[in-house]
Amino acid sequence: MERVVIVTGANSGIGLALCERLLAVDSQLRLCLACRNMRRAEAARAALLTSHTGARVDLLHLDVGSVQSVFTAAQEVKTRYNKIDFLYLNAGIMPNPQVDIGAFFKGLFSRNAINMFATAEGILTQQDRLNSDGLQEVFATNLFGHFLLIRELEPLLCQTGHISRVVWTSSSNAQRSAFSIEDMQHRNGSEPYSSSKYASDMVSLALNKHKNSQGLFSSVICPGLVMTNLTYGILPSFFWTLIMPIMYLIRIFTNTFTLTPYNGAEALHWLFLQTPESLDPRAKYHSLTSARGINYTIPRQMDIDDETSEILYDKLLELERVMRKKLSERNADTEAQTY
Ligand SMILES: NC(=O)C1=CN([C@@H]2O[C@H](COP(=O)(O)OP(=O)(O)OC[C@H]3O[C@@H](n4cnc5c(N)ncnc54)[C@H](OP(=O)(O)O)[C@@H]3O)[C@@H](O)[C@H]2O)C=CC1
Ligand SMILES: CC(C)=CCC[C@@H](C)[C@H]1CC[C@H]2C3=C(CC[C@]12C)[C@@]1(C)CCC(=O)C[C@@H]1CC3
Repeated sequence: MERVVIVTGANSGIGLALCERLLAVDSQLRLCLACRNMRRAEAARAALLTSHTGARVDLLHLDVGSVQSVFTAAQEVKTRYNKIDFLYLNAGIMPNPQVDIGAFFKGLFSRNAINMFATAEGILTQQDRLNSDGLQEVFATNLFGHFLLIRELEPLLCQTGHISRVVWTSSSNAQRSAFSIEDMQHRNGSEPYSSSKYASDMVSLALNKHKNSQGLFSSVICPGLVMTNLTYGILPSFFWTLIMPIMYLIRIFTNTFTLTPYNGAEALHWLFLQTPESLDPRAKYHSLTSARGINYTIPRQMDIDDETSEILYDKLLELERVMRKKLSERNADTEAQTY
């Protein structure tokens, strides 16, 4: 039977590379590109159909950073499909990134250098802002929109007799120190990206606890450092090209420099081939590339605890209630104004 796979943020980078790889292993797939920018989504679809003639590739408009868009898209999914086999939660942003040059050089000559290259710990900050829903944009895009999507799609994801999988594209930059349960949106810090990715690791754990019995399994991956639009926002592409030989050199010491979207999608692709029972809910699955260019996937234990994961899960459910109420009030107001 054909498998239904939905990928958010599928129009570029790791998401698009994943789509290419999935079609290469299963040409019968019903693949849905869930994207914010439909022009780029059309281009991605055309590229996929060029290399996989006759493949079934659907497009879905989804802005994960907008509560209304998530609800509308989920409704559309429920009318189009009667099951979901894989939901890849891949869309993500890192707005206004800043590399702390001083901390970078200090780290470079310390014993922590390899860890710094693998995780960017202590050298990367971002400037976040509020979106039109009144939520922090990074939290809303990288975490909450995806959480709402799962909630809205529960009728398809949690069906008796059918296994569904969700896979979060997290990061090695997800750090416990950047996350505070009192400030889950990261309103007050300067590492919203790290915080949102750490939160996604915890939500995945909580989802497994609450939903495995209903046939829903969640996993987390890290793609390594990949050259995509996201990294071109940190340093310009010509600079990355200039330092490419150094990056291949660093790959000898840390296999986390996967560098290409194809390599970065390794763990996402690998999970597609695994049975959920064989997976560890506390592990993050890392895409790695050896100095010789061989791709492989390795699980590493996440630095997360059950108690905080549960509290976060409850807080997200509460925020969901608040946002639903806000939205229905907003819609009622608009309706009243039109009459
Ligand atoms: N590149 C790297 O080194 C690493 C990346 N990651 C993660 O990998 C994932 C993919 O990023 P990557 O491929 O690198 O970067 P890209 O910028 O190429 O891809 C990000 C994708 O997310 C989409 N997106 C962003 N915001 C929204 C939104 N509000 N609604 C819907 N889609 C949205 C983008 O679409 P649009 O065209 O509309 O902008 C794009 O398709 C992200 O979650 C990122 O955090 C993790 C670790 C390392
Ligand atoms: C010589 C050289 C490679 C310089 C680049 C220094 C930094 C710009 C990078 C070092 C580690 C990188 C890194 C990321 C971005 C670029 C670096 C900070 C990420 C944060 C990108 C997004 C992620 O999710 C994880 C990456 C970890 C490593």
